[in-house]
Amino acid sequence: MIDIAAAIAEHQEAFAKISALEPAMAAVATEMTNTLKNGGKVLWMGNGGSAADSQHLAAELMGRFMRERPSLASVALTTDTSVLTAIGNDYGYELVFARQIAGLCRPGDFVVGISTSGNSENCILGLRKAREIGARTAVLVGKDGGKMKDEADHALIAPGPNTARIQECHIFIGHTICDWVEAACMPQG
Ligand SMILES: O=C(CO)[C@@H](O)[C@H](O)[C@H](O)[C@H](O)COP(=O)(O)O
Ligand SMILES: [Zn+2]
Repeated sequence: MIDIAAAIAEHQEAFAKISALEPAMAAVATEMTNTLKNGGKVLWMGNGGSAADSQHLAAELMGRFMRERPSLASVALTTDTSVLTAIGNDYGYELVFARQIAGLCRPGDFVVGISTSGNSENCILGLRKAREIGARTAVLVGKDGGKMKDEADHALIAPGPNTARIQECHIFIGHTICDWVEAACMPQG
């Protein structure tokens, strides 16, 4: 039997420590807002649960989070099975994001890599390609931040060693950043 009370306590402990990330969250939200106001776009990438987070957060911007407003340009690089399988099959799985970034990313865009370990090779190569192009970058990572913490302009490291708790922190951080960006991008009435 798993201990549900222990899982709840662990979740609360992780969230209690998120306050330390507040300045970094504000910095990412500010840069993302500037990207969108300047006609750029926000790209997201990750594997497994982090692929789901990428799609979820891109949808908050492209669609609507809490406010009625024009669409904000954002794409998850995790959704097109033809693109993912073609690149994976022909070039290797480690290039599934870098190759899409090479085709879609422009200077001034903003690229977010999400990974609990911070060590997913496809995200690392995606971040390198983004920076080569002149995009700004952030990572949502966990544990010790892994290699990805050193591959981006901003590193948001969710506290604790547990993958599930890290993912719960990531979606909270992502939602809060989207809330900020949406508010900042509201047309002035
Ligand atoms: O959602 C989960 C575990 O909660 C899994 O699908 C998990 O995301 C996958 O194992 C990923 O491949 C892990 O990659 P990463 O977070 O270390 O980059
Ligand atoms: Zn999961």
